[in-house]
Amino acid sequence: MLSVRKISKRFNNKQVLADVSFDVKKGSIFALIGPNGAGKTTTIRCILKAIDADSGIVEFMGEKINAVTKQKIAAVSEDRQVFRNFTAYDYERLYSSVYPQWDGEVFNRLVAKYNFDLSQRVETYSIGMKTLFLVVLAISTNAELLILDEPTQHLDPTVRYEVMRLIKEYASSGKSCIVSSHEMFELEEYATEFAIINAGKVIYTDSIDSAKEKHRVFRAGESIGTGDIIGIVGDEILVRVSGEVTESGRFPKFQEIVVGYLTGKK
Ligand SMILES: Nc1ncnc2c1ncn2[C@@H]1O[C@H](COP(=O)(O)OP(=O)(O)OP(=O)(O)O)[C@@H](O)[C@H]1O
Repeated sequence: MLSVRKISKRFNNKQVLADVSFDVKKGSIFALIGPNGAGKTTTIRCILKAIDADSGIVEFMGEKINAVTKQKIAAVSEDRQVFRNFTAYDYERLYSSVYPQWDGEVFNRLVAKYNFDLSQRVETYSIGMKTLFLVVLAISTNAELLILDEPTQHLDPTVRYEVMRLIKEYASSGKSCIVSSHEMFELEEYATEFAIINAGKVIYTDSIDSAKEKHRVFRAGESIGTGDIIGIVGDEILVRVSGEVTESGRFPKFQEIVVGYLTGKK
């Protein structure tokens, strides 16, 4: 569905992305995970062509991103910027005219469910309601791909839960979603695939299930057999097993895989 191949970007001579590559499959919820400043937002901006990568290729449904393919992608930016003075109703009119696949029924159902006041200016919504509204707008576009940059940041648990539920529901209908986030516990709940980005590089990408199969956590002093030491997780070590699957060690949790890669060799 989306193929990102060797995207690189420099800002003021600083290499911010270096050969970033990953694939997002149809129906998957793909998590872009990494610490502050890792390059997640820059990657998203390159995919959306909000900025031009210095090199590399992004293909969406077999084509380069252009005005037509962009109508099949909906995004919510990290800063949740909205037009000043635009009411929720103005947004509905804007999105329904820009996105040919706009689904008014879904929009109306979700507006009723969350009790949005369509006559209110969206900038005056609370951060939680604003985020939920922007996610509802994105979902109502019926786009093939949703890109959500830190969608649950600053949200209380109830709104977080609703945003996660909407994302899961969306992907279950065969659409795809890219979510950038630091929230590893949350991601384990709903993401299916992921890429860990650190200092502008993808250091590991896989499906969550396959990553768990390929790794084990060992206590200090335990024999790790054949395998590569990836990094330290608390008092234990994350190992990528190779050859025959070892009987020792335990299966890692998703967050242990992420922490292991982020603390390990770069
Ligand atoms: N327009 C710009 N000009 C100069 N540097 C930039 C610009 N945009 C991003 N950067 C730098 O690129 C690096 C990656 O930033 P980016 O916002 O992509 O990271 P991130 O992983 O999304 O971080 P966070 O989790 O904090 O949002 C940072 O060092 C940032 O300062």
